[in-house]
Amino acid sequence: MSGGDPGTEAGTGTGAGTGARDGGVSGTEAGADAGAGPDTGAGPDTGAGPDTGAGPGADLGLDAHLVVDRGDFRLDVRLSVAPGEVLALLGPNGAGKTTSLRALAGLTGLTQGHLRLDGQVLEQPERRVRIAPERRPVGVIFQDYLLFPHLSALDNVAFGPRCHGAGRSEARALAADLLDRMGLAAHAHAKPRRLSGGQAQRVALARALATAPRLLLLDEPLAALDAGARLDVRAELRRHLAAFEAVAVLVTHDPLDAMVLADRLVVVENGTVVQQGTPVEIARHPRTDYIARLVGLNLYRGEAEGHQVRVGPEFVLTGSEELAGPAFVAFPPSAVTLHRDRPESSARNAWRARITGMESHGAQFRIALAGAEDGLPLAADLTAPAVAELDLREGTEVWASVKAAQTHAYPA
Ligand SMILES: Nc1ncnc2c1ncn2[C@@H]1O[C@H](COP(=O)(O)OP(=O)(O)OP(=O)(O)O)[C@@H](O)[C@H]1O
Repeated sequence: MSGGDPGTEAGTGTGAGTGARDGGVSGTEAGADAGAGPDTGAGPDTGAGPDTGAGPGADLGLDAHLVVDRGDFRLDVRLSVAPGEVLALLGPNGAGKTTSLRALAGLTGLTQGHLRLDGQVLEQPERRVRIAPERRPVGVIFQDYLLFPHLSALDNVAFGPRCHGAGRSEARALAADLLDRMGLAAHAHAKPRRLSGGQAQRVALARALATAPRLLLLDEPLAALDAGARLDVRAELRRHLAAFEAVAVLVTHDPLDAMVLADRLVVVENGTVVQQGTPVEIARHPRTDYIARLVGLNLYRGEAEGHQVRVGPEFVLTGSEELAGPAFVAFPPSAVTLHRDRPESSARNAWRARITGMESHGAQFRIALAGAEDGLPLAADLTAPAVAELDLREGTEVWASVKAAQTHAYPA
């Protein structure tokens, strides 16, 4: 996601200027559009469904159908998130993650669809409902935190409650308590420039939580940290998010952040949801090339008949599962063996391939291969001694093989 917008300093929920374009609208209107479920976001919003009459308290959590037109790009994403759940929006550059987050925060208006939180409609263009960002119960943590540089950590955190009408000492007491819980009591009077990246992130989290938001939005929460700090901060952020009882949505293009921090992933490509599920489900059953690469699997799509899946006109992979109809077959690069001569074993799928790239990772090599003739492109992981023994280099023609038992087939 591409950085915070300085014009939106401190985000919503803190009461700071959000550059809201529209005036506030009464938030008492409850939801129409009852049809929004956790589906894959395709298709038009049916819009004028029966009013569910839900008020705050009923219909808890986030229910959104975000349709946003930006030039040639259209975002069309449905999200349904329960209180206490942490959802990660994951996707490649330009997929629409930032646009989704800005739409949830109210910083980018919806073209169509709706946004409902705990039964309250925050936005629904069809009904001309649009609550101003600063009046939404939403806290945002921007990628670069956007702390006020001239205020201490304490005053940064106290700012939101002050804007929501708390007295000075009440706001500061609340801020001190939050900073204490974040392990930052000793830094309460430090200015942001004297904080480490991890400390600044905790201040930003405390600031976002200070107004008791019902929706917490995190934009690439670990992107500003160096690799050394990321590990600790990731684990710590996970603890804080696990303790948060309302809805949390984070956007990231880092699969590790998404898998560690979130209960559920929604993968967005080209403005639509291509897959969603728990990290384990997604890692086991990727449904697009982007996701397969993320989770480090070779993935092919074909037509299954029994143990065989036809993945090319002349190419059949034998797997361990029996299936019929459209299917995916996946296997990890570590399951691939490379040979100079055709392997003998019939328990193996084998085909000819040519090495197109080699990268070393510690004692391992990740080798990219293009299929020769009708063979499949693939990635293989080999140890350095194996690479030396086979005398592998870019352009080398080899046989690639994978045991049937190490492939995994599932319905497409
Ligand atoms: N202000 C704008 N006007 C027109 N198109 C825009 C605008 N902002 C973004 N877009 C387009 O919207 C699409 C989605 O962008 P978005 O920033 O939401 O993607 P992203 O998933 O957050 O990507 P990244 O990880 O690179 O930040 C892109 O095709 C982008 O070019």
